[in-house]
Formats: sequence, structure tokens, C-alpha cells
Amino acid sequence: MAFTRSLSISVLSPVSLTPNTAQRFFNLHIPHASSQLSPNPPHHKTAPVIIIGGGLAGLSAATRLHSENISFILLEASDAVGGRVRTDNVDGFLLDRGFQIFITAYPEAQKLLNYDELNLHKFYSGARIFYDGQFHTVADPLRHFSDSILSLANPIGSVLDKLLIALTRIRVLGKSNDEILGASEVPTIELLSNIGFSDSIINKFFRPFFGGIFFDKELETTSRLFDFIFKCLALGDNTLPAKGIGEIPKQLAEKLPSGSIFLNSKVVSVDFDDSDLPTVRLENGEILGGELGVIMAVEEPVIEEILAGRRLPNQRKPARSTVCLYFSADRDKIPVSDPVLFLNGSGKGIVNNMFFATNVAQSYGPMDKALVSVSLIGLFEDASDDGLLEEVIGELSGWFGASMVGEWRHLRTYRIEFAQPNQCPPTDLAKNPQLGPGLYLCGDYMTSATFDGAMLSGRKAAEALLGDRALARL
Ligand SMILES: Cc1cc2nc3c(=O)[nH]c(=O)nc-3n(C[C@H](O)[C@H](O)[C@H](O)COP(=O)(O)OP(=O)(O)OC[C@H]3O[C@@H](n4cnc5c(N)ncnc54)[C@H](O)[C@@H]3O)c2cc1C
Repeated sequence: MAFTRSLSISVLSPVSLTPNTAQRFFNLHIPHASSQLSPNPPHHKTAPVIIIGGGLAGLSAATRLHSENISFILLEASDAVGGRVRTDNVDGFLLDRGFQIFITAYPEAQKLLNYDELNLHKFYSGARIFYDGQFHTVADPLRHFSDSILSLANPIGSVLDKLLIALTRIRVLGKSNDEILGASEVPTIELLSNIGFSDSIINKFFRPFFGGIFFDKELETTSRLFDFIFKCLALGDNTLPAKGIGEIPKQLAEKLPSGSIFLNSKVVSVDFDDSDLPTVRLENGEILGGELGVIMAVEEPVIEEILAGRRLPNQRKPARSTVCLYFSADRDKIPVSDPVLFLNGSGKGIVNNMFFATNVAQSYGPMDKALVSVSLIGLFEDASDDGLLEEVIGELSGWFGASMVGEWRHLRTYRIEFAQPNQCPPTDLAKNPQLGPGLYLCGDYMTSATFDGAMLSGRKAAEALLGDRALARL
């Protein structure tokens, strides 16, 4: 039977625990196997809680359950954990699946991750903007004071614009994250013009910079997300883990109990059949029931597929997409050695931003090589990979010279259709995780579409389940 229960919120009565049920629910007798990960779907195995999806949200939910010693199994459809946050090793180059940066000030991440173990490498705090055939630097005055003084006179924005950036910083630092995510909202572009920023700085800096973060060139994304990211950027550094962005979910997975994560385990439906609690059906026919509940940590569009066509209350808007192209180059065949992000402020062409990943962390490539990462906003469905490659090479030849760019070797192109959910107003960035009896949701669409939002939503879903079952003091 498909999902036929009402989606209204209901609070379940707490479970009373006998010694036997306690043994089942809590991680009391888990044998110490060598790995958390099983490459095959579970066979005749179940656990009190079933988590569907091994991205940051699912792993964070698992971490919270584990902190209360609640036993769970996590089912991941693909061949590794991480979801959208994965890194491929290609010829000794670490290719993150799309341009991603980790901001150290993310509040939930600070609670969950061990930054020392991630060995984070910093970007330059600012950017180099290609405009009118030249590069212009914008710099954070608190971190690169002399660069920022020099940049006062550049054509990217007026002195007033730079003062308004400082005032925006003071404004967001004066608010809590909850206040920011629940504040009244407008599209980011409207916020920027309400603040008084000139068209020049909006088009040359904010559009490529925040457009690149939201995958939204029009800057229609909610001002709540702009303020949240702006605050995190003010408080922390932009970084990359030495071994690639995929180390972040890997670190979370490594701290979970052995044998708790099942890879290649695609869930096809979540049903209520004849029971009060949801059952989970895998692609291989296996049916699992979580005695305490099920946490769905899949991408927003997948939920409706799994819930047999049931629509979520909010109508979805078109998702955000990106294309990322990687090139290898000889170390002496790149124009700079600093870890700076280049932005396209020219208003022309298809490249939005690019950087030399090995300048941020040399471990992203072999010793004598440089890794070039180029990002476009959108999916470019009508263009072939070869066509895009040719256009990108042509465009960057205009930036750095054809003799240099002509020697770069294309490594791989990633087309990422679902990079982020669309978070244009109206948004609800504090959605209730409970969807039905014993059924909880988490994922970046529940809060802010960031690493941090995904992790926060995972914790909240786990806490909603624990709270309903009176299993933890929250
Ligand atoms: C290119 C790119 C760049 C980004 N850059 C940044 C950035 O710089 N900073 C930032 O904060 N955020 C960034 N983000 C956003 C961030 O990556 C996401 O918000 C976050 O990773 C979402 O995590 P999640 O767990 O909600 O979803 P996902 O990572 O999508 O995880 C969902 C998981 O569910 C699994 N799954 C799906 N269907 C099933 C099924 N039927 N059965 C079992 N498992 C299933 C999937 O395989 C996946 O592992 C970026 C995203 C992309 C794509």
C-alpha cells in the first residue's frame, strides 16, 4: 500500500523500554567490525531507526542518534557517503564534484567536525575580479588591510560601497542565526539595492560572488540566506580540506558505529502498510521496519518519488544547477600562486568564477602540477561538453592569454543538475521535521541550503524522533 496516512503532525506516546527492547534500541552489543560501511544492502537486518540517505543531513542525524546510543541503520543509494559533497581522485588530482568551499564559521559544523583532522587550507579573503580587460582586487580590510586600501580606488565599487559593506557586516554580526533565518525577507538583489549599493558593485562583485554561492545569477535567493552567509564569511575563513571536500562527510561517517551504513542500498518507497510506523522498501525487495521511526535524508525532489507521488506542502521551484570544468596545468603555466578566487565581473561570457585549487592546497594535485577549477551557473542543457569546453577555453584565453590556457589539459566536466534547492522568497528555513507518525525529514531544503543547514536539519530530525519517544533530554 502506498503512503496513505495523513501528513498532519502527530505526537506519538513514549515507548516503554523493557530490557529486551532496550538492547535492540541502544548500541549495547554491536560487534566491533573493521568498517562502518557495508558495500551491500542489508539482508534480514533492521534497527530501531532507519535513516535514508548518507549526505551531510543523514550523517548528522546518525551522529545525533549515536550520541544517545540509539541504534540505527543508514541506507545510501550510491557507492559512498557524502551525497553532493564528494571528491573524485582522477590521475592524482582531487576533483570536488563542483566548486565547494567550507566556511569555518558554520555554527553546526563547529559542533560536529574536527577541523584539525580536516587540515583546512584557506582562500584569500577577497577576490580578483575580471572587468574591462583587467583584474581588480577586492579584499577584506580586517584580514588584508593594505590590499583593501589599494582597492578603494578601483572601479569595482565606490568608496561608499566599501563603507556599506562594513555596515552590512556590523548589521549581520548584531543578529543571532535564528533571527537571521527567521527575519522578514526580500530577494537578495532587492536587499542590496535597498542598502544603497551601486549597480557597479552589485554587477561586478555581488552578482558573480553570491551568484556563485547560490548558483543564482539573478540574485533572487532570499535575503535570509545572504545575511547568514555574509555573517559566516565575516566570522570565519573560506577553506578546503587537504584531502578534498569529501573528507567532511567521511569524517562524520568514520565516527559512527561499525556496520551501521549500507551503501548501494536504494530505497524505493516508504509505506505504512498495516502498521502504525513506516516501513522501508529497498530496490532489491527487502522490507525493513524501524521500531522507533524513519528519517528521510534524501534530496528534496526524491521525497515525492519515495512517498509514492505524495506532494510536499510547499510547491517546489526550479532547482539550482551548475557546471564545473577541471583542467591540469604545469605549475609554471598558471598566472598566480596565491589562493584567490577569480570572478567574472565583465557581465559577458559563461564563466562565473574560477581558481587554482592547488594554490589553496597543493594536495589537490601532483607536486609539479596545478589544478584549475572553472564554474558556470546553470546546466547549459543545449550545449555539448565539447562546446562548453571550447567556449570556456576561449573565454579564459581572453583573461590569461591563449598561449597559457592553450596548454591546460581538460580533466573532467561535472554537470550538476540538482546543486541546491531554490530558496527564493517566500521561504521557511525552520521547517518542522515531522511529516507523519514516526516519519521525519531532513536535508538542506529544510533550513539553509548549505553544508551547515544540512547538518542542522539532520540533528533536528533526530531530536524530533528522540523527543517523541522520550529517549533523550533535549
Ligand atoms: C556543486 C555544489 C557546490 C556547493 N557548494 C557549497 C558551498 O560552497 N558551501 C555550502 O555550504 N554548501 C554548498 N553546496 C550545498 C551543499 O552541498 C548541500 O546543501 C548539502 O550537501 C546537502 O546535503 P543533504 O544531506 O541535504 O543532501 P545530499 O547531499 O543530496 O544527500 C542526499 C543523499 O541521499 C541519497 N539518496 C537519494 N535517494 C536515495 C534513495 N532512494 N535511497 C537511499 N539513498 C538515497 C543520495 O545518494 C545522497 O547521498 C554545494 C552543492 C553543490 C552540488
